[in-house]
Amino acid sequence: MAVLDVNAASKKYSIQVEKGLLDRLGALLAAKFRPGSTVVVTDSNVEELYGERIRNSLESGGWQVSLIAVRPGEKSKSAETLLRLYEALIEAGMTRSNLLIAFGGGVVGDLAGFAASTLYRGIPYIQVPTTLLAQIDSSIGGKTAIDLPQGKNLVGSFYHPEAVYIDPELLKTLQPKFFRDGLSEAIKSACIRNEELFELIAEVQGQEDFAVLSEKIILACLTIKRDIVERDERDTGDRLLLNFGHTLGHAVEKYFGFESFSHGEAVAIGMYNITLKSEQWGLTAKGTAERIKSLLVKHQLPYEMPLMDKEIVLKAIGVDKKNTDKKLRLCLIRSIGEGFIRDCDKERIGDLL
Ligand SMILES: NC(=O)c1ccc[n+]([C@@H]2O[C@H](COP(=O)([O-])OP(=O)(O)OC[C@H]3O[C@@H](n4cnc5c(N)ncnc54)[C@H](O)[C@@H]3O)[C@@H](O)[C@H]2O)c1
Ligand SMILES: O=C(O)C(=O)C[C@@H](O)[C@H](O)[C@H](O)COP(=O)(O)O
Ligand SMILES: [Zn+2]
Repeated sequence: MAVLDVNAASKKYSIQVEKGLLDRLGALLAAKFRPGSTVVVTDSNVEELYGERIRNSLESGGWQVSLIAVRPGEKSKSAETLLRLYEALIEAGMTRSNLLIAFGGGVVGDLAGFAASTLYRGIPYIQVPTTLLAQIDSSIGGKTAIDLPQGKNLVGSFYHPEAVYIDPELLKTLQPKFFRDGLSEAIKSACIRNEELFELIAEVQGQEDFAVLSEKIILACLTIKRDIVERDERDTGDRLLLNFGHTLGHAVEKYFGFESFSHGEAVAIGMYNITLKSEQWGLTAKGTAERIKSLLVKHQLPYEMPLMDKEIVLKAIGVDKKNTDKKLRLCLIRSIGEGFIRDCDKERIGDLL
């Protein structure tokens, strides 16, 4: 069992990582919050696998439970689903004194987190992440969002959970494709901050074997993100590093209508290609892109830019949230473990592709 404290400027909370924690969730929550009615927001896959278990766990801790399940997948991070979720939450009797529980992957976490930050101008919520990506990245730091047709995460908020509860055993049922998405974000964290973590991820032979290293890798990623978020909660400086691979990645996701490439796959493509460019610009040590490519290939993640219309992609990059009116802000690495931010004139946007 491990507990990590997050001391962000606007909120202090803890992250508990423990195998088998789900069955004790109700009791753990009851030790921290006064038990009452709670609404679990999840997706239908997670509901089928773990709906009964989370309900039993919460009820045995004295909670009255309603459960709302959205459709699995990125398409649920939409304005339509969000509106339906508000309606369902109101229907379930949600008030500002009830706890919302985001129980699922990054899609559920981002969507339910945004609903929590806006319904009644804010209700408390906790994160119980169930995918590797959510356990190492999206459940902490308070970024919540939905997508717009114009791009990824364009409507959102910074709204931290009250607490995060991570049960690595839940990862056993994850489909390999989604397991790999999580590894992609773990590689990102290693690239910007921790070369040892990069080597550790290279030791992972596959999903079955991951259980041995899971707590070590999860904690290393959480520590990187926690430290960055504590220094820059609002994404104005250091936090931009967590966006390594995302400038191109988000553009790829959007280009294909959030359907052909998952977030983790798109980030994998983004990390390799931006590093290749950065080597050509003389900003990154030669051979770094090749090291990233080898690790991506080892974990069956894509690295090649798909065929796309350049102008459309550049337009998508132009609406990246990191940009200022005159500059593109790029997250690059000097070598594995050393991320940095570089501003570039918007007129030079074409150099990216
Ligand atoms: N807020 C942040 O800081 C942040 C960080 C990284 C990514 N994200 C966002 O996260 C999203 C991607 O998250 P994701 O990769 O978790 O995808 P996801 O939430 O779509 O989950 C992937 C799939 O796994 C299924 N699933 C979830 N838990 C499972 C389990 N334990 N066993 C079996 N199946 C399970 C889901 O039903 C879904 O089909 C993207 O929208 C991305 O933008 C946000
Ligand atoms: O927490 C952050 O900050 C990140 O950038 C983490 C990313 O992995 C994540 O995909 C995030 O949602 C991207 O944020 P955005 O501001 O680029 O939408
Ligand atoms: Zn990401």
